[in-house]
Amino acid sequence: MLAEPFQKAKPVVEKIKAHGYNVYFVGGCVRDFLLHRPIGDIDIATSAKPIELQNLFSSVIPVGIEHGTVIIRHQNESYEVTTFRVDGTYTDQRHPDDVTYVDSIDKDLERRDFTINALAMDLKGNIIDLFAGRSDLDNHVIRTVGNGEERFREDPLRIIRALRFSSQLGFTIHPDTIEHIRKVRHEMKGLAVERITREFTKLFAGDYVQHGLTYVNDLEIYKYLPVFEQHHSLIYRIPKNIKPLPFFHEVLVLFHFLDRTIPLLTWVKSWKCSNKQKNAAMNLTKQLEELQANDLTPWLVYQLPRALYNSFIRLTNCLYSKKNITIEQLLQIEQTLPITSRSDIKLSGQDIIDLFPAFKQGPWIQQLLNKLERKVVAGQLPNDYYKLKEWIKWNPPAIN
Ligand SMILES: Nc1ccn([C@@H]2O[C@H](COP(=O)(O)OP(=O)(O)OP(=O)(O)O)[C@@H](O)[C@H]2O)c(=O)n1
Ligand SMILES: [Mg+2]
Repeated sequence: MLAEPFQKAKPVVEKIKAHGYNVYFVGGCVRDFLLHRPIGDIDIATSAKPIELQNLFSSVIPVGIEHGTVIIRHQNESYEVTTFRVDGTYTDQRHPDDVTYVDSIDKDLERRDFTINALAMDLKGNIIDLFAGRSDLDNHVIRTVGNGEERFREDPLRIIRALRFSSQLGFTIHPDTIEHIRKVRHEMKGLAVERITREFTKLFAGDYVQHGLTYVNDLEIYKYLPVFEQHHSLIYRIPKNIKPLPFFHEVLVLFHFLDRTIPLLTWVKSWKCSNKQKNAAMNLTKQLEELQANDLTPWLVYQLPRALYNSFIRLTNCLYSKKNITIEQLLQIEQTLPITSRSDIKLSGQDIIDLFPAFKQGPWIQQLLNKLERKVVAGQLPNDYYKLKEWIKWNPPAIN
């Protein structure tokens, strides 16, 4: 009996097979299945050509059709289906200039990066293992398929992939593969930043992140990473006891705290991160600064969106391990907050204007509201219309 994600994909594979093509599960899903790890995306390899797949299925997205890859949608899942191929030469280090389709899975497995990823599985659960990938899985070894120098030259991103697998799986990189990395690493210069960021997101999220980062250090991979390439010593400031950071906005904050003279925005832009990641990283940075200045205050918790609580905890553990802040602490403070947002304040901007009819409207209104908000959150003022009004009367804005 196949594991659940494979069961779900079974009708797709069966249909391809029923039309006389060879078809296998391949790559990371087979590796993770054999390791009893949670299975991510299901990738499928087949002798059917993209056009033949388009004829077979009603919902086919031609994502990388020129490289023989399409996405088949089936019951709200996406399956990347790639036609068996051997790659031509790579000039852009990303996509082969030309691909040649082949009939058997053997040649297709030969072009793949690591032995542990060059495994295929048929519908009955039989494993095809031409490069001793299973024994490398058992021995916790990352090793290239065939000539490592060639594999890395075809796509130098594979160097970072080797490190990210070591971080995810805790595996050791084979000494020959290490040598090949040393020979080819300068070719990482041409890599698209987005691809580097995608692999590093997984590297920092890995259960064995310390292990992965040791390779980043020892193999001097930082010399080819955005920002680090100009500031090599930053890499040594990453705390040695770092724990997994599952989101890249956390990594951005960590990077920024390595040297605060390098603005957060420099990291965001250099690593080509999204606005969403930027906003989360900015908020976390602000609250970490508040923590440093005033400790864990109600104001801090009030400003921190709940969706970032866990990120905040992980970062405090990483950067200020002595503070030892827990999620329970945050939730407890959250419960005592008198308001959850500015709109909860019982006195509005209009009320303030009405209190000082002679004053010209201006930024002073916002400033006063800010002050009220802080005082209410800190418990220094009750959130009561009359009390707030009274306080303002005794503490009028400095306007003339
Ligand atoms: N530069 C690359 C990228 C991918 N692959 C092959 O394509 C498969 C799928 O790639 P990808 O989904 O990026 O990696 P996975 O190994 O599946 O890892 P993950 O679980 O993170 O998806 C890999 O297993 C590997 O066989 C490769 O040979 N060279
Ligand atoms: Mg995958």
